[in-house]
Amino acid sequence: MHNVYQIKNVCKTYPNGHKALNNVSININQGEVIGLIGVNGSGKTTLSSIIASLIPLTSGEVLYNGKSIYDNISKHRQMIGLCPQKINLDNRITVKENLINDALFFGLSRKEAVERFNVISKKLMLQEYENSYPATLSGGYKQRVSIGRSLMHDPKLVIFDEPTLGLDPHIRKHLWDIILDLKKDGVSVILTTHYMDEVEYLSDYICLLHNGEVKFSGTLDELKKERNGNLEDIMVAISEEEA
Ligand SMILES: Nc1ncnc2c1ncn2[C@@H]1O[C@H](COP(=O)(O)OP(=O)(O)OP(=O)(O)O)[C@@H](O)[C@H]1O
Repeated sequence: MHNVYQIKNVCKTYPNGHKALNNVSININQGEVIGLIGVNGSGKTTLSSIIASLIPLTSGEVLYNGKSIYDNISKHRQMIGLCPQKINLDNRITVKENLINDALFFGLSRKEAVERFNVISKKLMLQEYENSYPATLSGGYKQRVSIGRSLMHDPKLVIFDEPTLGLDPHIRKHLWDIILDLKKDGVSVILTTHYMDEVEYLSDYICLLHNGEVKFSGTLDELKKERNGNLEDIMVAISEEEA
């Protein structure tokens, strides 16, 4: 499988001196879902934010096809879709305008943006709410719009930070299908979640962070071979070992 992103020896110390990541290395292959897991505060959002170039790293490298993402940061941002933990839709404009604005921001023409919107709106079953304002939508639909925004510019890597938090089982399953569709299209996905059933169902590869360090990276089978029990038990065991 083609290796697209390489995270090499990444460290992050926040300005207040807190060391959130210590020597983190992972490879991201094309069309693969990486389940990024770990207890609260283990560094998942920090790592996702560094990969998305939202915050700087302290040391280490993030490479795309062997070249630093910082060599051409705007090109890198074109290739990344980020669906953040905190939904940040613009409530002054409609769902459709939210998505179209995103595509325009990434350089699509209005015609291309509208075409892309029609595809995404159908995929995420948003048609009924195209002309609604985000504030009037249920949590599940707001999340779908947020996911839609992250996909409008046809990214090569999508980072989902706890995308199904608080969603009902039906919508969660629908989101799982969307992630599997992205995979089929060759898009890589980083999936941060606390739902282990989701990780088991979707991930090709697992990266388990604890206290800012990679405690395991590999397939689910490899993890289960290395440590006994189900994923949840393994996570609890690792956090207790470190406590
Ligand atoms: N801006 C910041 N300044 C200082 N420390 C921070 C900052 N952001 C995060 N941290 C700390 O860095 C560590 C990692 O935080 P991070 O949000 O990356 O963890 P997480 O695994 O995503 O947690 P959660 O599962 O709760 O979302 C935590 O101890 C957190 O308190």
